[in-house]
Amino acid sequence: MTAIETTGLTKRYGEQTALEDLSLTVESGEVFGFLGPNGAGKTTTIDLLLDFVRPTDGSATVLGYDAHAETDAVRDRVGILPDGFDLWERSSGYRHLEFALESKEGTESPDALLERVGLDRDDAERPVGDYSKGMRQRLAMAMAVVGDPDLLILDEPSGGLDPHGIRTFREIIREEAADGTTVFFSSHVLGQVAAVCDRVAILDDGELVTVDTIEGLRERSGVGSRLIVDTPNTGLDATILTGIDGVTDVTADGDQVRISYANPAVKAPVIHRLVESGVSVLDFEIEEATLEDLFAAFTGSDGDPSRNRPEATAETERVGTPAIDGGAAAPEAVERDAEVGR
Ligand SMILES: Nc1ncnc2c1ncn2[C@@H]1O[C@H](COP(=O)(O)OP(=O)(O)OP(=O)(O)O)[C@@H](O)[C@H]1O
Repeated sequence: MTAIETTGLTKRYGEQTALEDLSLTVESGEVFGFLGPNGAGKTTTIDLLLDFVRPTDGSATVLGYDAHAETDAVRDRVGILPDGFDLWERSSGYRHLEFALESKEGTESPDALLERVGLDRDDAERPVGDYSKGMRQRLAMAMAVVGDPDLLILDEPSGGLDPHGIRTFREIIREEAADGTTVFFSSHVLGQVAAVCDRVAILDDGELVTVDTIEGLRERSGVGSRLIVDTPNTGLDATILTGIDGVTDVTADGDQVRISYANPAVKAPVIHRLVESGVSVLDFEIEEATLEDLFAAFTGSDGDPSRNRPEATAETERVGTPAIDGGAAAPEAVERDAEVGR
């Protein structure tokens, strides 16, 4: 079964096209990365999948259900960590988890959920209004995995996380995937997607640029890795490396020479040629091609997050709120209970 299928999905806000003709299939059990700079249309896509906004054109199914006509069935089975989610500031972390457990009929223990995301029990007693950004993000992740969802949708999940938190989230994603959950993971932090995703889609300016495995993207982009050589010989003549098959570019800058290559086997001949030509090699390191390089190769941009950010218009058209529970129930229920504490 396909977990997500969109056909010609399009969203326009007046003159502004947020998403154009997106046709995409995410297979059940995949960890799928959805990449693009700020303003590329990632959140819009997720909002369309969850029926928080309505498409201008096209359609989508999620877990086999129509995203619009069968919204409740979709939201029951999907765990969501939305971008820019709201928490109920006066309620404790525990109360949030209880609420998620109730609305998703989850059977997990709140303490086990806290442990998974690395939140202290003491902190879970405090109102979330006192939480740091990373703590909020961890709580939101704990709520997203409640009830063993069939599909986990994570919109920019690593925002505010420290490196340990990023590792924790990565482990959670792997555990969920090993358990058969499909993971749809949007990010503009390109490097973080490579570690966990089976396939990635690159979205740019509302349009799908490409879909492939990381390996496939590397091969098709022709983006290779770089050998960086430290040398006291400044002003090196790059032509001394001419004729070594697989070397794609050489730049000398001060006491460093950067040699780009498509074939990893060129490293030894390059070092040999440099030494042979009288160049002192003090040190060298290998810089693997990053996803940023791939992004630049496919979109002709550097993935600058501010690049695609026109001012949003006053028009909203939002028909739901990306609440942390995926719109399962009204937040007032939690606010009411907040008065009595956890
Ligand atoms: N309610 C709205 N009204 C007008 N334009 C909007 C609205 N929502 C989104 N847009 C525009 O649609 C485009 C895509 O926005 P979207 O939030 O989907 O991007 P994104 O890839 O999720 O970005 P980010 O990485 O910043 O979350 C942007 O140009 C944005 O300004």
